[in-house]
Amino acid sequence: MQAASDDAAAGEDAHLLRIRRLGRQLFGVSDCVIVLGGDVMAADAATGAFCRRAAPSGGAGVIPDALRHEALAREAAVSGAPHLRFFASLPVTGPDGGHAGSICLVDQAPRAGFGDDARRLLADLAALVERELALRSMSAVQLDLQKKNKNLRRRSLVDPLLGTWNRGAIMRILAIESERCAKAGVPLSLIVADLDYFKKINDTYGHPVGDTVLVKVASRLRSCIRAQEALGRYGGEEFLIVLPGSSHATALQVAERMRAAVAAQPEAVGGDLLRLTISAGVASSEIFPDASAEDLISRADMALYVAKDAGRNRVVHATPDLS
Ligand SMILES: Nc1nc2c(ncn2[C@@H]2O[C@H](COP(=O)(O)OP(=O)(O)OP(=O)(O)O)[C@@H](O)[C@H]2O)c(=O)[nH]1
Repeated sequence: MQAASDDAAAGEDAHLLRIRRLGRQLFGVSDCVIVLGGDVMAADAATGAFCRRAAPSGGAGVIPDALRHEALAREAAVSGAPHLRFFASLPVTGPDGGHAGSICLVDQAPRAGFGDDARRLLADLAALVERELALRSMSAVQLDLQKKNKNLRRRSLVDPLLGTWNRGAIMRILAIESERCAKAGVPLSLIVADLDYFKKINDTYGHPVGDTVLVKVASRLRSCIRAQEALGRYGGEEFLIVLPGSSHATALQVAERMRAAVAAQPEAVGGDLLRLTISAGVASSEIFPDASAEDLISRADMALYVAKDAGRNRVVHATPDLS
């Protein structure tokens, strides 16, 4: 149980605090207490404990004088400070229709009764608390939905095997970065990289081992780029790397770094040590200032085929005379 004083109400909900203040003023009582599950919002701990015990879970409860009540007269808040005498409460219903708690009025002076008008007024206050609970649960539902949406969105953008951007996402990134770089007057370069002789690996070791190889290659490629650059799976064993703001020369260096990173050490796969290599094609808006993003991919693709033709494990950059 948690009881909070008004002074230490920093953690208390501002809306509920306002309802309590309203209750005190409307009824001229020493405190208006809100009990919600394990939380008690009261001026002091003794008052909070008293309200928790005195409030019935269903229907209204009115105790004109707690000192004359057999059980409640022994309560600490009655026999000692703050010497409560009067008590009235109404249940609060939660957004799910179940009992959520209660709103209580306490005072140090006994009262003869609690008429219909007073009950209606207290019911209005209880309705305000219920509305607050409904709003809270709505925002909890919204937060939950947002989280699920985010997860769904992530899943729709990321390749489930490699954890890189999938084809749709990397193409969107390319379109956005291409526009941004054109506006900023900086170059955009890209690399298309493809694993060499991958079919042979699949045929020799099986598809699951092929998958493992792809994961390892993706991780080596990722280690070569910076945060503002993007790595996506463009096809089966083909990757597209988008380098916003990078010059043609820088893109060539990155591609060469990637090639070297994959070829550097053989990978232990299926009981064998496999030498993996990639071939890569590089294209830059610096060389093709009027090319669209798709044109740049075609240029890089062309360069990639030249690299494959020339024996693989190499980087070729696209130039206007390359065909
Ligand atoms: N294990 C695995 N294999 C894949 C995946 N996607 C594509 N492949 C395989 O990748 C292989 C690509 O074969 P090819 O296009 O001939 O390319 P390659 O054997 O690497 O030859 P080069 O690119 O010319 O060096 C095919 O056997 C595809 O089935 C995947 O997600 N997992």
